[in-house]
Amino acid sequence: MALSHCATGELKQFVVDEGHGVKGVSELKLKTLPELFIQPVERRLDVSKVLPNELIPVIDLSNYEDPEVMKSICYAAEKWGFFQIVNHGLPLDIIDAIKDATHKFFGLSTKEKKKYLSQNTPSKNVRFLTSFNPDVDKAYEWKDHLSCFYVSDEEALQYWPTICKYQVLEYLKSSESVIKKVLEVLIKGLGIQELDETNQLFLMGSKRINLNYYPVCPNPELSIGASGHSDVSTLTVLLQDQIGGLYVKKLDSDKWVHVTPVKDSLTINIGDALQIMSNGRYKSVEHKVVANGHDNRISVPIFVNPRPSDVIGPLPEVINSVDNILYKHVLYSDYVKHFFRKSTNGKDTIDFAKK
Ligand SMILES: CC(C)(COP(=O)(O)OP(=O)(O)OC[C@H]1O[C@@H](n2cnc3c(N)ncnc32)[C@H](O)[C@@H]1OP(=O)(O)O)[C@@H](O)C(=O)NCCC(=O)NCCSC(=O)/C=C/c1ccc(O)c(O)c1
Ligand SMILES: O=C(O)CCC(=O)C(=O)O
Ligand SMILES: [Fe+2]
Repeated sequence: MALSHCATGELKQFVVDEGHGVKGVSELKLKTLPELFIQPVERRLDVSKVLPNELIPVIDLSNYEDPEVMKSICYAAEKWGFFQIVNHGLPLDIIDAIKDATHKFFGLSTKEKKKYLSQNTPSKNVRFLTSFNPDVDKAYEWKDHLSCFYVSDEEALQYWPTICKYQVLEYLKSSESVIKKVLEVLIKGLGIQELDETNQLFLMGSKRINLNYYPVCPNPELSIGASGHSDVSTLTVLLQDQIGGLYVKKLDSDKWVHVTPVKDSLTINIGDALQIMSNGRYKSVEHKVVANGHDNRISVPIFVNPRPSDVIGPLPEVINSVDNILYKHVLYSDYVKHFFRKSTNGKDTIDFAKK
């Protein structure tokens, strides 16, 4: 099919309904980007607004209980919303295995991947998706992803794709201790003594893991891999490969900073749920991913969340010490549904919880 010239409707069908994804378009080796993927200028990355000499904080987690290290984590969460961690304790063979499994999943035939499209999937907790929300996105993101919501090992082993399910589960299991370390430090910074059985439920009571695939793109400068958004999680633990392309908005500015890949590191970013719970002290920052003209890029975010049934709002320990309460209480699943039903648009999801 001469898809470079075909109508946008036909291309949507090829990409979304037939499950070829953006990877299927990439493999056609088109000379120019089809209109469906051409982003309006404001959704692309404005390279004139990139600060080339800035780095987000890189924090050594080996002595995470050292007061100076704790201070640097809370500072990064307040002033950047993003930081990279090294010496995090997550075994490198488990990291390599999930990267490899991600490439293997996207290397499957369309016939296999199609089994996980929303209309075919054996469980709504596992879905193969393209763009953010193809029902409403005016221009599609140059990204495919597999999204898995963890319910239990049993459910995952029954329904998640065999080619990656063991590696994904192993990775999720071994990320638990790094998640707890970071959360423990962050809540101590809010005046909460410890991560106990009760607060663990609403801070990290549910997890979603996405396997993201950004294939080679014919005109990367006209497109976007992931358009500007903030995550709706408590926090996100992001694994990226060495290719790069993730940009973070510098707080109180219109400038962007590249999250330069640091070997064997993980990136942590604060999500909207923790911005709300901390009454705005920790920042959930806008970020976007550019497409790449030469390499296929992968990333694997773990979204650490409240449970869908939790009602979230500024925590009592936080509002005791502030005059201005910025957010109301919202049912977390309502918040997430609101996020998924619209296109991403910078930081606008949080308006849903503003007082
Ligand atoms: C997400 C929900 C609400 C789903 O509930 P469920 O009962 O399974 O309802 P459902 O009817 O299957 O889904 C509800 C809607 O969400 C959509 N949806 C569900 N899962 C996904 C998904 N993984 N990706 C996109 N949309 C989804 C469905 O299509 C439904 O839309 P609609 O048909 O109502 O219009 C539930 O699992 C929940 O509350 N989870 C809380 C934890 C959670 O999942 N947090 C999200 C963290 S994700 C996050 O922070 C960032 C994600 C992101 C960022 C940039 C990108 O470019 C990108 O692609 C993704
Ligand atoms: O690919 C990346 O580096 C970031 C992806 C991301 O922001 C997301 O999936 O929410
Ligand atoms: Fe994100």
